Amino acid sequence: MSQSLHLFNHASTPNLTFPSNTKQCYSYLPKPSTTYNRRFPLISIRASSSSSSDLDSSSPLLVSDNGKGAVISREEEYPVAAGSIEVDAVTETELKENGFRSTRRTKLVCTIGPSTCGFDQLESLAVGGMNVARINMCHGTRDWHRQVIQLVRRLNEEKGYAVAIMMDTEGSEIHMGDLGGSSSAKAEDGEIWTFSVRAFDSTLPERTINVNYDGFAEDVKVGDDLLVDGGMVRFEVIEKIGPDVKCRCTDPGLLLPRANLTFWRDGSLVRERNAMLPTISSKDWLDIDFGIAEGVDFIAISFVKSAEVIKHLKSYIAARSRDGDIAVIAKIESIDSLKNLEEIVQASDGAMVARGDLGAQIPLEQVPSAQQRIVQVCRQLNKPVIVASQLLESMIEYPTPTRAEVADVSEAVRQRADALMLSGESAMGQFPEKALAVLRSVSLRIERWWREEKRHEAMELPDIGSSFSDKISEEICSSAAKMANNLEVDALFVYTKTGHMASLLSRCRPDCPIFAFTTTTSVRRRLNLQWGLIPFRLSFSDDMESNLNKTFSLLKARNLIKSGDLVIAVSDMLQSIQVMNVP
Ligand SMILES: Nc1ncnc2c1ncn2[C@@H]1O[C@H](COP(=O)(O)OP(=O)(O)OP(=O)(O)O)[C@@H](O)[C@H]1O
Ligand SMILES: CC(=O)C(=O)O
Repeated sequence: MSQSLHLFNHASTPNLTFPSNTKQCYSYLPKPSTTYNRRFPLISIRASSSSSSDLDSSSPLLVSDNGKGAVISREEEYPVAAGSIEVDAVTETELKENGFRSTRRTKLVCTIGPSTCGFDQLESLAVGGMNVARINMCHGTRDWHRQVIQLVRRLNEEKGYAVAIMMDTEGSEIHMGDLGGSSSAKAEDGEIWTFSVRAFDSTLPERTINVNYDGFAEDVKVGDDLLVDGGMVRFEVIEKIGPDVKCRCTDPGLLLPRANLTFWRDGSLVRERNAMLPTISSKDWLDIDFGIAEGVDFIAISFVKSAEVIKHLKSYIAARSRDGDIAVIAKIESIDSLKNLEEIVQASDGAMVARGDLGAQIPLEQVPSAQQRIVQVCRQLNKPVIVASQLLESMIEYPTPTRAEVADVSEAVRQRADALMLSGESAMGQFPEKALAVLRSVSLRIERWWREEKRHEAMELPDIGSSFSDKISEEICSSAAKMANNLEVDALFVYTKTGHMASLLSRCRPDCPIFAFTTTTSVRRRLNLQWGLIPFRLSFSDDMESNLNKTFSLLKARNLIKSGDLVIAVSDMLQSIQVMNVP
């Protein structure tokens, strides 16, 4: 026999009868409000018992339906065998290695490129903690990207991972072309380079660079500064000859294929031309069709200027994708996106602090405060946020990061961003797995420090739900998270078909991990981007008692939890909070 405590919302369980062993019953209102008093009259705590004989520890541990099951409905893509549970293989390893209380909360995104596009390399990243694989449509062909997507799928199916796929669009930025087959070129101080809109054959004349934008030579002026890749290399425009622009290198560095170009005049970014380009170019639309056809989990949109483009894209996806559930991530990387930040984030399913291009559009010293603001706005509006670019830039070439890079990663973790992203470090660096290991160990260390110091933020989280039912969900999740911290419970459990209740719990950034149970593969993969969520796929019913028993039994059988662990459970079917010890 085991004791458990339950919190019930009587409004949603009107026929509740109290068993004879009820110990306490008192009113619990998450937030005093006349509306709640009227419509949410009483939540009570009772003690009850459940017999361990209900548990079936002999249930099968893992179904290997491998996506081969029939499509049943939007809710249930593939049937999950009754009495089975699916957890991401890397999560399971981490849960067992660290104990689930100390498992990593910050999610990790890796850009896939030539260094990591093979099956074994992808598997090494998955073993190392990659939650999301990003493909950047700026580089490579669609066939190349399709192959990567297929390999990630194979990895998930054959090895039990749940790596999600994010497709990043190129956007209408001005950028260099390929370097005539070379993977990079070094520009030295004082050298003269030609930037040209002329089409060359595969071989480029020495020190010549293609530019993708026809109006380039007309728009730049002699004396302008030309910044490559947000200032990693800098040139001064010295002469214009027809379609060719001659430039002197003033800050030497490595030129990488298709690096972006911005030009500055009198200390300010020249942005009129970029402002006129459409956010989603005709190539991007073809790439988006490709992403929809391939069933990617996230589409990240570059150089978003307003919420309208996100809304338009979301309805485009809804009309075309099989189940309309590709999440749209807004990349915040321009002055306009900062200006319209709240409405862009509100319209999106998440955001990326794209510091590479952002740092080319605003003065570098403003990037840290912009990052902090974006992370905060996303948290308030309950959208996952990724901090991206140059986190461990030196690890493209070296096996250990600089101390400053470690401090930068720590700061993003301390800000409690949902996810950190590797770019060149994993796409074309020499040490992708080591870079991922640094993100993992720094995240774990800073998160632990935060918990040990008991630094619960005083961040005021505004009401975001528009319907009464959404507001109830918010109150339940914030109360559950607060109780979890106060009672120092071992884990929060959430049963959620859409993932919404799980993200509301994640938004509160509780001390304990959140085990999120959902019925669909696609929701489980998407939850992989959100802070603190450990997503499982499980078939469950509206009967919470039986859901809990089944879950406890399955998790115990896999040694993921043990008898006596204290958990709080919430569900989006019953809108209840339950506190109990694992029987
Ligand atoms: N699919 C790919 N094929 C070849 N090289 C790639 C690929 N993806 C990334 N890279 C290399 O890794 C570098 C960093 O990748 P990343 O995706 O951050 O690109 P980026 O050019 O900085 O563009 P963005 O501003 O969109 O992030 C690129 O500059 C490129 O050299
Ligand atoms: C990731 C990206 O696009 C940037 O940092 O600019």
